[in-house]
Amino acid sequence: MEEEKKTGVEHVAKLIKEQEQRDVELSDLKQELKLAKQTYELHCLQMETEAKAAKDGLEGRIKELEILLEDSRNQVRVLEAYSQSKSNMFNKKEHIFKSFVEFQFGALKELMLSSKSIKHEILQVQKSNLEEFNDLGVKLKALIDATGDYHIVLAENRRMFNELQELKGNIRVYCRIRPFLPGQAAKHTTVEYIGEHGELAVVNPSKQGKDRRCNFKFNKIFGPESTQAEVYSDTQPLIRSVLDGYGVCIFAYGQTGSGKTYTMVYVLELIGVGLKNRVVGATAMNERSSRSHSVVSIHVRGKDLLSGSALHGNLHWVDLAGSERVDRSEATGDRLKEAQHINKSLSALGDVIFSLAQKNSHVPYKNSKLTQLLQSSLGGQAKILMFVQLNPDVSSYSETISTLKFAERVSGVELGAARSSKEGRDVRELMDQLASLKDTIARKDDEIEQLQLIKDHKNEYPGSMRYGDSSASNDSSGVVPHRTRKPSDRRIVGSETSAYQESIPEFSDKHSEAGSQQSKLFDGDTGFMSSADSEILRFEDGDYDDISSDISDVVPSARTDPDGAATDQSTKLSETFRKSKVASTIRLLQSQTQNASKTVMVSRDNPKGSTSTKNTVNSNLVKPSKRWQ
Ligand SMILES: Nc1ncnc2c1ncn2[C@@H]1O[C@H](COP(=O)(O)OP(=O)(O)OP(=O)(O)O)[C@@H](O)[C@H]1O
Repeated sequence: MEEEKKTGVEHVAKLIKEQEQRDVELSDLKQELKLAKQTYELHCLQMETEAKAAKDGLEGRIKELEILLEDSRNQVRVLEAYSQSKSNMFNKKEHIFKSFVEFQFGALKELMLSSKSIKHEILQVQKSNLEEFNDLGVKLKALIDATGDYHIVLAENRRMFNELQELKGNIRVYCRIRPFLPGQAAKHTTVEYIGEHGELAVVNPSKQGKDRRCNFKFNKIFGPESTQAEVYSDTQPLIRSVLDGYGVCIFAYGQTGSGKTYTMVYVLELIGVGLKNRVVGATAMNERSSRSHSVVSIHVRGKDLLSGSALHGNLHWVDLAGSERVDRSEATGDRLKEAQHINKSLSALGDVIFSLAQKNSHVPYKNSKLTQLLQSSLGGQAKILMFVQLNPDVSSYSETISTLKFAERVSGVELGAARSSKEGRDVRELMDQLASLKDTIARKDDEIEQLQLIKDHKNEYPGSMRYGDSSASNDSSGVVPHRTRKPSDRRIVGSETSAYQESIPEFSDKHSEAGSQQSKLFDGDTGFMSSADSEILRFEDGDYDDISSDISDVVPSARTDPDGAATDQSTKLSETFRKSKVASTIRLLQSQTQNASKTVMVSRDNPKGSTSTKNTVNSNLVKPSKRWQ
């Protein structure tokens, strides 16, 4: 134990020693620590001072830097704003550019597509064109084949059209009743009934019973309300046949003031007599006397453009002088003679038309100058239409009845058994009249021959001729002997067509501005190109005077009594010869001027035609043109 104690004490002594040592070390450490602390504190102080200085320096620097930073920030902000705006602008531009590029791409795509489709279409069109060309070729061939047939059909159509016209009658009578005129006092009409099929009943207000009423029937009646256009539409088919080469004669007949000119002028205007002639129409036709017949002729020459074949048609529109009855007009002296003459020529016209309607072998053309003038246009293939014009007033009753009777005779239309016997008598009377006229004509022809012999004899002794340098001879057609006329003999007013000038060159010298018209007509139906000429030609008062004065060289002068009857044999011969010359001269002029149309005023003021001369015909004019020989 001791031992243990000793070890304990030693251990404690050792621990105490170690403790003391540790205390010394601790004190050293404390000293060191104190020194270190002082050094540290000093160092800290230094450091603090330095830190403070550094801090101040840093704070100053920081402030500077902050200012710089602020500046920089501001600059950055400005730059940012600038860059933002730039960026926005670029964005915008980029957007625009993108859309532009997109659009361009779209357009390009579309272009490529449409280019493709166009290419496709072109191919299609080329293909269809090719097909159409092929088709066209086939059709053209068929058309060429059909053209041949077309001409046949055209000819057939024309034939049928004309047949239709013929079925309607080549002589037709239309009756037109004019309305009461404004200012016409009592408006009592004589027209009681107008039927749909051309029936007309006229009443005499002063009579009673069965004599009161007269019935007539014509091809058509145009009542007072009928318009000009209605009249024209019914006349048009007839006028159309002029284009088919037919001769058409349209008469207007009726008492003075019944509307003949009114009907005629309108239709002439519509069928295109033309401006120039309308001017003429306004002067020549206004001057038109109700005591003269007026003839407007329109000649149409057509040429088939394919076959080159030609046709000639003509239309004569005859405005007849007033048909007053002599007893009613109470005319005396010259007016009486004039009225008698008008009635004579109208009656001669009726005879001619009646003979044509009856298809008589002899037609009494020679009975009046009017019928002589229209001879070539009345017979043969000619189509005749007569407008019977009526004044409905009761005061004109007797004129109305005589006009209607004349027209009824022309139309040849019978109203039935009750009237037919009367008409039968008329026919017999006419036949007798015709037979005696034939005899007269044969006698006159003999007389003409004899006179011609005398004239030929005279020609062998020129001194006996007034125009000694000319040769008098009959041409084969029995037309007036050729001779040189004095310049004042006759003058034809107006111009002729080129065809006419070719055959009669001298005639071109006679051209004047007065009333010539040549117009081209194309008829779509017939395919004919036509030219129509119209011209005003007047037979003035003295047209027959020179002829009679020529005759006076050959035949002793003759005197006629007031009734126009020859007083002795020489008068008869002279009259006969003069008449034959007048007739043949008219025929000659008529044939020579076939190419041109004309208004012919056959003066009634001097029915015998013996006054001064105004017109001239060149001697060459009397040579028959080749065309008309
Ligand atoms: N249908 C009608 N409608 C209206 N007025 C008409 C008609 N017919 C004729 N007239 C008028 O009647 C008058 C006489 O007509 P127009 O001169 O045509 O007769 P006309 O028979 O030719 O006579 P004239 O024989 O004397 O020459 C004219 O004023 C005309 O305008």
